[in-house]
Amino acid sequence: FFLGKRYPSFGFGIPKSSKSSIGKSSPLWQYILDHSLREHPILKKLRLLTADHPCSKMMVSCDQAQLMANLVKLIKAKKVIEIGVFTGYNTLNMALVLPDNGRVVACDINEDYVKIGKPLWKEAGVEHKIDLRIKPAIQTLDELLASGEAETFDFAFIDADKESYNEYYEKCLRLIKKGGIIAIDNVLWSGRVLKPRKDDLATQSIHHLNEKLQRDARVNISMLPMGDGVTLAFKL
Ligand SMILES: C[S@@+](CC[C@H](N)C(=O)[O-])C[C@H]1O[C@@H](n2cnc3c(N)ncnc32)[C@H](O)[C@@H]1O
Repeated sequence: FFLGKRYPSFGFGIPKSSKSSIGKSSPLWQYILDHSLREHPILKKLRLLTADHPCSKMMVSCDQAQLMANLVKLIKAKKVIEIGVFTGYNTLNMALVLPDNGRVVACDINEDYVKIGKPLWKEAGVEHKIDLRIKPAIQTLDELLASGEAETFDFAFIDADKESYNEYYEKCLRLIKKGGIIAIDNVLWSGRVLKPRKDDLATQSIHHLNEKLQRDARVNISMLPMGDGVTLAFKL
C-alpha cells in the first residue's frame, strides 16, 4: 500500500530522459528530483544528450546514480565495475567520485552507444579513470579473475543483458572485497517479476536471482523501489 501510494504509476510510464518506476509526469518524481538531485553539469549534459536516443529508456535513473555515487564515496571506493555502459552516464558518474588513481572497468558490447558519451568523459577530465572493455562482460570478468584481481574491487553495478544476471552476480561476488557493494539494476523489471512468464527468460532470470539473494548468506541486502528497482548486496 505504502509503495503504491508513493509510486502511483509503479511499473508504467518509464520517463524517456531517465528510467524510473515513477511515471515521468508524476509530481512526486519531480519533487524528488527538485529536492535531492545534485547533478554534475556534464552528467546533466550527457543525460539530455541520451534522452534523444531511441533507446534512451535504458539509461540509469539519475536519482539512482546519485545514490550509487554516494555509496562509492562512503566506502572510499577505488575500483569499480560497470556491467552495461550504454552512453556512459553511470560510468561518468562513478569516475567523477573516484579518487584520481581510481578505476572504472566499463563493460559493453556496443561501441556505438559508448561513443556517444565518451567525449563527455574527456570533457569532465575523468577519461583516465575509465578502462573501457568492448566485449561480452562475462569475458571481461573472467579476465579480471584470471589476472589476479579477485577481491580487489569495491563496487559493481550490474545493468546489462538480464539472462546473464546470475553469472554476473557470482563473478562480481568473487571480484569484490569484503565490505564491498554490488548494485543490481531492474530487479522489479517494470513489475513483470510479479508473474514471470515461462517463455520470458529475462524476467525468469531476474526473479530467480531475487529469490536467491533473499536467502544468500554471503551478503546483506536491501531491495529499493528506485528506478526500475535496485538491489544493493553488501558482501560479508
Ligand atoms: C541498460 S543499458 C546500461 C545503462 C547504463 N548502466 C547507464 O548508466 O545508463 C545495458 C547495456 O548493456 C549492454 N550489453 C548487453 N549485453 C551485454 C553483454 N553481454 N556484455 C556487455 N554489455 C552488454 C548493452 O549494449 C547496453 O549498452
